[in-house]
Amino acid sequence: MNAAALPAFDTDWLPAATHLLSPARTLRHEPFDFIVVPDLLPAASAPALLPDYPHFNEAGFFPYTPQQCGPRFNALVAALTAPAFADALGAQLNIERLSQYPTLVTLCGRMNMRHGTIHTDSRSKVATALLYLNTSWPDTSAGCLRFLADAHDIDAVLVPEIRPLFGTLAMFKRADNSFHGHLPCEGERKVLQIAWVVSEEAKARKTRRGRFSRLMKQLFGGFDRRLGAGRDRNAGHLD
Ligand SMILES: O=C(O)CCC(=O)C(=O)O
Ligand SMILES: [Fe+2]
Repeated sequence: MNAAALPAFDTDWLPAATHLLSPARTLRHEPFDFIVVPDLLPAASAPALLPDYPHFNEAGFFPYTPQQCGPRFNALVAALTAPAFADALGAQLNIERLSQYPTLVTLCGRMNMRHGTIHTDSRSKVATALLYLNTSWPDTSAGCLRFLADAHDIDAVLVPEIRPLFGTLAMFKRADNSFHGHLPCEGERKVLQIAWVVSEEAKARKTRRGRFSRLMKQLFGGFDRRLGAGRDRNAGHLD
């Protein structure tokens, strides 16, 4: 890919947030606030961006560090976490000045069958954005995000399930009923997650926990994988 692809990662275009008004978007305020923008990133930018995405051997989300990524991906993260973009996103979800909250960025490269059980996200999060980065996805429900009306029913979808394809943004305001999850899948699944959290203390705590979890998975990943293998499709977890 030549340098012509790079301007797509200028920090100017995302904060303008015109993509958030894309005719293809889905925006709901009941039973909780969420938005799905299937075309936040142009598909043509994938070949320029993805070589800058780090490789993961472990399954799950782990804290982002600029050192592990290439410059184009770091530029994307900077644009997505910029105050103007956060405020534009927050406004869609009835959150005033989302930029007042610290951001916690985590990356996922792989999943195992344990992931995706139904949950709301923890109270320490104000809002969560998931940007999917997979250039293809099998024609199956496995690994497709579902916003749900019920804590115990993975089929109680509020809108059609969201395929984790490159450039699709799914974001919600965390609430006691912001149920979401996906059917089990195993293997590569690239996702950038931005959580706006209530305090620096919460961010530090979650970052410490995420680093520890990666270390544990480096040591005991096989065990973790086997643990989730037989999970119920309607399983949930607290967090
Ligand atoms: O990977 C996804 O699609 C959802 C991840 C998620 O809900 C979480 O990490 O809290
Ligand atoms: Fe979640």
